[in-house]
Amino acid sequence: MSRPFQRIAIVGMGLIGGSIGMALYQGKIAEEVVGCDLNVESLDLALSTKAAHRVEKDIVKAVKDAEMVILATPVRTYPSIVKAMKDHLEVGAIVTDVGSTKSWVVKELETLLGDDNPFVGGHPMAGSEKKGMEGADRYLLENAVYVLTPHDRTCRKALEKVKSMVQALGARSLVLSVEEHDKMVAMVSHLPHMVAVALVDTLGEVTKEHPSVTMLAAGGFRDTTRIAAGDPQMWYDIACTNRNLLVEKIDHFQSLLEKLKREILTCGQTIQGTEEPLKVRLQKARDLRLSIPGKAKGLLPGIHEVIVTVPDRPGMIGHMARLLGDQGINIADIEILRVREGDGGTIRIGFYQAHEAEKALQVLSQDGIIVKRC
Ligand SMILES: NC(=O)C1=CN([C@@H]2O[C@H](COP(=O)(O)OP(=O)(O)OC[C@H]3O[C@@H](n4cnc5c(N)ncnc54)[C@H](O)[C@@H]3O)[C@@H](O)[C@H]2O)C=CC1
Ligand SMILES: O=C(O)C(=O)Cc1ccc(O)cc1
Repeated sequence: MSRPFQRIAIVGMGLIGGSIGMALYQGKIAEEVVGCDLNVESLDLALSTKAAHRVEKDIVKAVKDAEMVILATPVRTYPSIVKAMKDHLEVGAIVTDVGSTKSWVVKELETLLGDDNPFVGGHPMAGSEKKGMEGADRYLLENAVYVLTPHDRTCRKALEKVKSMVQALGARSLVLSVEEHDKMVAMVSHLPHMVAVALVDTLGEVTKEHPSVTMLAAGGFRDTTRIAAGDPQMWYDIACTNRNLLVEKIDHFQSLLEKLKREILTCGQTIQGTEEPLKVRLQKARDLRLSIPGKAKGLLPGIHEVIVTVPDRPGMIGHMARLLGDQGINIADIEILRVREGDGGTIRIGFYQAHEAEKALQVLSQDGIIVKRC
């Protein structure tokens, strides 16, 4: 059967480019995926993990006869890449990207690409702090929100083609203006990253006085700072290309932190008949945080979960999967939370439907497995 795409070239076979390549190749979406990267080891890994049918270090060879080129390098590298490839693109070949910022990218690339090659800005809202082809995962973008940022002059045919690629990846496209996109990601992605960086920085300074403080850094510190381990070049490029909106959000955050500081300073000083401001704020934050869907990627509805305590017996996970499969219950997601060698561990199993989670609870507990809804 013929595949929806003939040849797609991906420039930057890293975490995101590699993951897209795997999904396009292994999901039989493109006849040929051509991977391009400056790093030869990434190209070798792309071949051996079926993220690309063919690899090229030379961008001109990589984009030859491609119907679509996906840019997946740090955003500030895009202009030089586009300059190097633009005279070698097929007329009508679509250029798209996965970059984390959009106003700067769309403006720069549309100026560089002529009318022969439509550009559609994109940004998959999934990823991790990992870097490179080593972290790539065929299912990384599955169910993720994938933002596309066309405008009035964007070629409709090109937009539809990119939408169909996003759908084939198992992601959900969401059309936003570049401004809406950059404002929202400044809040939900770029500000949290910089706050995580500042927290880690603070820890670094305190370490000078208390060298063993990192030993006390438990779940809370780890959860709130995981993203600070992200690639510095990528985040430098993001900060530079979304500077004003990010600074706006940092100001907003600072003013709330100031308020919080004042409320902490006056805590315990109750005014009769009113609830203490600090208590109100802590409660409001808890309620809002709990209302954000658990493991769902991006803006999708929440996944319904159960937590299972698994004894350390060979084949236990396979056994549970079989029990659920026999009842027609579809596992959406599975995650090992803790493992204790020789004792057991806990795993989280996610389902798309609440009734599937309820049924799983029943089926597993009837088999003597310790399981609870969460
Ligand atoms: N890391 C994440 O979670 C997410 C990243 N993004 C965006 O995706 C893009 C790629 O990020 P990652 O995949 O995380 O980075 P990465 O560091 O894993 O991969 C980037 C790859 O591009 C290659 N590269 C750099 N300059 C190049 C050039 N001039 N020509 C050819 N190859 C070049 C690097 O060797 C590397 O293999 C960035 O624009 C980022 O903003 C978007 C969503 C999530
Ligand atoms: O690691 C995480 O949780 C992320 O949120 C990763 C990420 C990084 C950059 C993006 O533009 C989008 C997603």
